[in-house]
Formats: sequence, structure tokens, C-alpha cells
Amino acid sequence: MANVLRNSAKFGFSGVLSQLSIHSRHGRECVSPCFSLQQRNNSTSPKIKVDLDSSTGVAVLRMQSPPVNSLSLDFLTEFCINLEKLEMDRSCRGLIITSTLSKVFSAGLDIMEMYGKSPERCGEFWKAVQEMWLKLYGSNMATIAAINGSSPAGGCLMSIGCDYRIMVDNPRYSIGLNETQLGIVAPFWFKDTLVNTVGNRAAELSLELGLLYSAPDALKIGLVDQLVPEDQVLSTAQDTMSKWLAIPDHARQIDQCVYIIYNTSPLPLDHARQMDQCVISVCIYYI
Ligand SMILES: CCCCCCCCCCCC/C=C/CC(=O)SCCNC(=O)CCNC(=O)[C@H](O)C(C)(C)COP(=O)(O)OP(=O)(O)OC[C@H]1O[C@@H](n2cnc3c(N)ncnc32)[C@H](O)[C@@H]1OP(=O)(O)O
Repeated sequence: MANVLRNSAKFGFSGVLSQLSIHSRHGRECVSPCFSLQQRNNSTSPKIKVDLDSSTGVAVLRMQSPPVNSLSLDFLTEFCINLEKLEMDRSCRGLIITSTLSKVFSAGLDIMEMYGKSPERCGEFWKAVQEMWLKLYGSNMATIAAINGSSPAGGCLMSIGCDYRIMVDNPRYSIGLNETQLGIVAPFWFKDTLVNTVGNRAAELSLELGLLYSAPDALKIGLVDQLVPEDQVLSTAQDTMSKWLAIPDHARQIDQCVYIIYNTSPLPLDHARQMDQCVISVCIYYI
């Protein structure tokens, strides 16, 4: 692991954060061209299934990559392509993200992508992680995570990148940014997203201790917004979405924009790049 990280640190982050802008949450333009994403999508079977109901304007994106929907480069690429397509489809106003797997929403970043890979591949992978976050957190669609299983680390990031979280009421399912328990550090933009969700103190405790919360505990700290029985998670997400879509899109988007601008550090791009390198350097030192 140390070698992987050491090599990764040597790799330039050129262009990785070039699109990282607070305005991306509300701009209609793509973060990066679909073309480049499609070029690097080498997967054979779909890891993502999307159904768009044109009568409601709501798409359901189902993650279907056994065993645990881990976020590999192929998975992230497919995820971003689907998000871009929906973003550009003006008939789509709302997106629900869920999993077809029993017990797991997403296990987070694919550990195998961080081990024994070339610096170029590591850089490409990390860029894809950032793109997922930019596209989701920056989406113009109303987004709801229907969390029907455990959702550690990158799975949690995906969930808190959505506007609203509904989780299955099962104490066996957990969610949280548990990176420090693994001896790695969540990048600052993971932290920002968590702070925007649960507030400063809860985020500080959560990040430093690498806490994974059971579904009921996640509700207590506001990491998720609602708990429901397993068989109601999707229907509740659909009902909730109709409330979100009753709000005119422009008003919701502007309100989100104001919230994000006042609650997220608008770091200069160079600073953002250096902060990511800093996280990786710390990991290299300790692993
Ligand atoms: C310049 C470029 C730099 C590039 C390098 C970057 C390095 C930077 C470091 C900083 C990064 C910080 C950010 C990290 C975010 C992350 O997401 S790290 C990943 C953290 N994920 C986890 O901790 C989850 C671990 N998994 C679980 O807790 C459980 O698997 C589960 C609760 C999700 C499901 O449990 P269960 O249903 O009991 O299944 P299991 O038997 O545990 O697993 C089944 C199967 O899946 C494999 N697996 C599990 N998780 C992952 C994963 N994250 N990636 C890949 N594979 C995974 C597990 O090994 C089992 O495989 P086998 O059946 O044994 O083959």
C-alpha cells in the first residue's frame, strides 16, 4: 500500500481539479466531456442500470456491481457517463440512487484500485473519484440516496453528495467516513461535504475516529434524513422526490447555491490540488 501511495504522490494531478468550482453545483454544463469518459469505459457488463420515467421526470439509478458495488475506475466511469446523460436530458429533473444488492449500498472505493497499480492508473482513478463527487454534488437535478444497505467511506460520500438521504431502518447497516480506521485520511472535500451535512463538531468526531454509524445513529446525527422499512425505501424516495419537484427547479437550485457558497470553502484551484497531495503524503508517511 505504501508503495502505491508513494507512486501516486509522484503523479501529477494535472487538470484533476480544473473543474472544481463552487459554481459547478448549479451550472448546466458538463464537468468534463462525455467523450473522454466513454473512451475510458472498458467494462463489458453494465454496473449501473438507469430507468427514467418521462411522465414524472424521475430517474432511478441502480448500482448492480456485485459483490459490494465497490467504486472501481470502470464503475465510476459508467456512473459519471450516466449522470452526464441524465444531466443533459432536460426531461429529467430528479434522480434516485439505490443498489440492487442485498445488504450493501456501496463499499466505497475499490481497494484493488489502490494496490499495485501504475501511477498513471492511480491518477486516472483518483480523477474519476473527484469527477463522481463533482457531478453528483454539482447536479442540477434533485438527488435522493435510497440507502438500502451499508455505505462506508466512498459509499457515504456518494450518499452525502445527494440532496436527501433515506436509509433502511436496520441497525446492521452502517454508514460513515471510516477512512482513519483504515489508516488513510479523507480528503478535504469529503470533509466539506460531511460538515455541510452534519455540522462541524459531529463531522470532526466522525472523521477523526473514523466512525461508522448504524442506521438509527446516523439518523440521530443527521447523516441520514429518514429511516424506513426495507420494502419501502424506493417508494418513500419516489414520494419524497415528488415534494422536491413541486419546488420550481430554479428556486431550489439558487437556494442550494447560496447554501453551498456560504458553507463550503471556496479554495483556489492550486490550493485544492495541494490539499489532496497533502492527504496522500500523510497517508504515505503513516502506512
Ligand atoms: C494520485 C492518485 C492517488 C491514488 C491513490 C489514492 C490513495 C489516497 C488515499 C486517501 C483516500 C481516502 C478515501 C478513501 C475512501 C474509500 O472509500 S476507501 C474504501 C473503504 N471501504 C471500506 O472500508 C469497506 C470495506 N467493506 C466492508 O465493510 C464490507 O465489505 C461491507 C460492509 C461493504 C459488506 O460486508 P459483507 O456483505 O459482509 O461482504 P464482505 O464479505 O465483507 O465482502 C464481500 C467481498 O467484497 C470485497 N470488498 C469489500 N469491500 C471492498 C472494497 N472497498 N473494495 C474492493 N473489494 C471489496 C471483499 O473483499 C469480499 O471479497 P471476497 O468475496 O473475499 O473475494
